[in-house]
Amino acid sequence: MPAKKTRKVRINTSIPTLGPAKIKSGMHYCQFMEPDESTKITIPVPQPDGKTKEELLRFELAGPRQKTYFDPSKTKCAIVTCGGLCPGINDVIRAIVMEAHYNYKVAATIGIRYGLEGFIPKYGHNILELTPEKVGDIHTFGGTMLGSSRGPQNPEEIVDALERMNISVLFMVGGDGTMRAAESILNEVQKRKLKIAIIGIPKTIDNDISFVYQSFGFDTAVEAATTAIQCAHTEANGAYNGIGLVKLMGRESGFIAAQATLALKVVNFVLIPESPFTLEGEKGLLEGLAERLKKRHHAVIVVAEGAGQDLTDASRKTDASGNPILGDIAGILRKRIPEYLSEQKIPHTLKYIDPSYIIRSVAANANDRIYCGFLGQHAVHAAMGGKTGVVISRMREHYIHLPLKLVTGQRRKIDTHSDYWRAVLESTGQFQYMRSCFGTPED
Ligand SMILES: Nc1ncnc2c1ncn2[C@@H]1O[C@H](COP(=O)(O)OP(=O)(O)O)[C@@H](O)[C@H]1O
Ligand SMILES: O=P(O)(O)OC[C@H]1O[C@](O)(COP(=O)(O)O)[C@@H](O)[C@@H]1O
Ligand SMILES: [Mg+2]
Repeated sequence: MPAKKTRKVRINTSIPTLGPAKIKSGMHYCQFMEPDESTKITIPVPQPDGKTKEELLRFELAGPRQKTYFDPSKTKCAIVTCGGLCPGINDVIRAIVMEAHYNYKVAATIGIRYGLEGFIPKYGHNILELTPEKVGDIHTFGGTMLGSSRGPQNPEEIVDALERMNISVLFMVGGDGTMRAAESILNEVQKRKLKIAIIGIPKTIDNDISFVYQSFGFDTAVEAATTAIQCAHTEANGAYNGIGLVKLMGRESGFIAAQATLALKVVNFVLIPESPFTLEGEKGLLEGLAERLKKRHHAVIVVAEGAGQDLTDASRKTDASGNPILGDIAGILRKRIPEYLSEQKIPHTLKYIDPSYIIRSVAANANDRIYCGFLGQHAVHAAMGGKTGVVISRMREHYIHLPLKLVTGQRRKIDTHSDYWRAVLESTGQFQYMRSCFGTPED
């Protein structure tokens, strides 16, 4: 039989500009990039079937350009932060303000309060003027000094506000939802033929933004998650047939759970949204857990909040931004595990830990701080160089410009056929106890 042809996913990485950059940058101490300098990078590209495929693609490099599009003395920038909190947002705000003020000498940078609501007069939120003095030490705190929110706002009203406030550059710090909002704002700006740059800085501890291989704050969140898992392991070891159950964030992608599992090597079962599992029956989680307890007399289970949704009575309701409101998988595990083990007359204790918002509201660690600094600086370089509809991303060792369209297309998920997921499964050993849905070697 002839080999089945697979349709190639076409990826356009070209970046729109506002027009030719003509003004000499006041910066004289750095090496400048060519206006559209690019490089080829091999990256795993998400495929429609959920797998990833390595492809060599050309991306525009981030960095300062010798000529700027905007005249700094007439340029007013605005920053807005949207969606859930994430370690490092304040670091990004600080980096943007400092870069714009000291290196480009822009006239002003303002902060929009409480996400997209801040643009809409009816909410009555004030505007913050962001000076180096105001942002000097904000990186020592978690959260966002500007506040955030979920929920849609009309792009026409947002662009009205940008016009009213005479904004030339809008920096939007947020996740997939925010990037979709950025796209709708960009469309409205282009419809009105305005010269306003829209620059996205990808934020989410779920690490679920396409083409962004590690979003800022993820490293810090994983570190915070490992503290909870370590405690669960201690509790599990402290009792005969002790079970430590940890719930971690991860609505539709299980990166935090998987990465924390890899970091600690004490997790015996990790449950993520991308990999469905059965609870009851032969080789289901319950039977597997009983078997593990018989062998080792303790077990640690990490469950991402979005795992096993088919086992819950999830309502299909959504939050204000359209994100699914999840069913309580941890609640089901907390109830069903003790019931099952008691039915099997297996003595046990179960200790449940939910670090919840703690992992995302802490201040960024050193690595994330450095990362956020680069993102903020590159965001300003991109805007001043006349780029728009751009998301700043780190790919391999490069900082690059991604077109907004690329990141809003598809959510990033763990490829359960990847080497990464294999390593997670080898670290837990759960395929010895559970069914093939975890990708057993026979698959
Ligand atoms: N398709 C969309 N079009 C326009 N705005 C959107 C869209 N999806 C989300 N948003 C808005 O973007 C903001 C942030 O989205 P949300 O999903 O809450 O967080 P995140 O950006 O972290 O994913 C919210 O104000 C939300 O209403
Ligand atoms: O902040 P909320 O509305 O309670 O939402 C919690 C959700 O936010 C997250 O922390 C991050 O989601 P976003 O990146 O979409 O903001 C999820 O892990 C979690 O499910
Ligand atoms: Mg999101």
